[in-house]
Amino acid sequence: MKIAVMGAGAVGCYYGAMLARAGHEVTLIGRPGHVDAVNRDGLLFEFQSTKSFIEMKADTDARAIAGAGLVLFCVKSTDTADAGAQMKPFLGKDTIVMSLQNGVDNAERLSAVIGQPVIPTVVYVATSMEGPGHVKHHGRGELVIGRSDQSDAVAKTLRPAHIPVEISDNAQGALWAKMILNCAYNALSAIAQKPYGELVQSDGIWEVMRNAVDECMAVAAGCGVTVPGDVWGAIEKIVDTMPGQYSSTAQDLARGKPSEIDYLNGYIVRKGAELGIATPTNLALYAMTKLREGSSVA
Ligand SMILES: NC(=O)C1=CN([C@@H]2O[C@H](COP(=O)(O)OP(=O)(O)OC[C@H]3O[C@@H](n4cnc5c(N)ncnc54)[C@H](OP(=O)(O)O)[C@@H]3O)[C@@H](O)[C@H]2O)C=CC1
Ligand SMILES: CC(C)(CO)C(=O)C(=O)O
Repeated sequence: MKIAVMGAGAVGCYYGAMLARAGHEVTLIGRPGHVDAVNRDGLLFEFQSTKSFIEMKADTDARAIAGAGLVLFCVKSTDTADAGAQMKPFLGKDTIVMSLQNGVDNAERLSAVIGQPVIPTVVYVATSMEGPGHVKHHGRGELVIGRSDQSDAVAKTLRPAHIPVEISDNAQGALWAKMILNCAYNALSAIAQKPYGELVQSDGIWEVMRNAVDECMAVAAGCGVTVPGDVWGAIEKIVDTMPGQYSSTAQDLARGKPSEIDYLNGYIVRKGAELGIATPTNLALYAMTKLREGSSVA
C-alpha cells in the first residue's frame, strides 16, 4: 500500500521505517534537513541494537501525499491545524488518516480541518531523532486505535509490519489516561529540567502530581470520559521504569522549541473552565511552563 507520513520526526520515521521494511511504499513529508538526508542515503534506523539504512521517498511538500491509501499524521499538537491544511488538497476521499499524537483532541481538530474522519491513535513508543534522517527506537511500539469502519483495514496493514495494534471501543479514554500521566510529569520535569527519578525526591512533588491528577480525573468525568486502568498506579511506576527520562516537554524547552503544554495541562485548564471545575494545580503547572517556554532553560 502507498503510505504517507505527515511529519517526519521521531514517531513518523519509526512507523514509516517499520512499514517500509515490510514492503510498503512509504513517503515521508518533513523538513528539508531530514528530507535531504533520507533522499541521499535512506533513513538511518536504529532498532534493537541494529543499524540499517532504509530506502524510502521523502519530500518537503505535502503534495507528495497524493495517491496514498493511508496517512500517518505525526506532527506535534501545536502543528495539527497547519499541517492538516497543507495536506487537505492531496487527500483522496477514501484515504485513511490516523492521528499518532499525544493529547486528546488532535483527531477531532484534524478532522475539522480536512473534512474527513481521522482515527485517534494512542502511541506507546519511545523514539528520538538523533540527527538528520536518523531515528532511534528506545522501546515499545504498540498502538491503540479507535474502532471505525476503517480500523480492521488499518490493523491488517500494520500488524504484519510488526506493529502491534489494539482496536478499542475506548481509545478516547486511553488517550486521556496517557494525557493525565503527561499532566502529572511533563510540566514539572520541564520547569525543573530534571528526570523523573530525581524530580520526585523533592519535597511536595508527589502531592502536586496527585492534585493535578485528581483535577484531570474530575475534568475527564465532566467530559463524560471513562478513563481506563489504574492511572495513579501507572504514574507511580514511571519513576521505577524511566528514572532517567526527561519529559518531552522538558526536551522541547531545552531545545528552545514550543512545547505541547497547551494540549496537556492547558487543555485541562480550558475544559475545567468550560465545565466549572477548578484546576488550580494544572493552571500553575501550565503557567510556569509557559513562562519558561522560549527562554533558555538548559
Ligand atoms: N517521540 C516519542 O517517543 C513519542 C511522541 N509522541 C507524540 O507523537 C507526536 C509526534 O511527536 P514526535 O515525533 O516526537 O515529534 P517530532 O518533533 O520529532 O516530529 C514532528 C516532525 O514534523 C515536522 N513538521 C511539523 N509540521 C510540519 C509540516 N507542516 N510539514 C512537514 N513537517 C512538519 C516537525 O518539524 P519542526 O520540528 O521543524 O516543526 C518535526 O520534524 C507528538 O504529539 C508527541 O507527543 C507519542 C509517543 C511517543
Ligand atoms: C510517558 C512520558 C511521560 C515519557 O517521558 C511522555 O509521554 C512524555 O515525555 O511526553
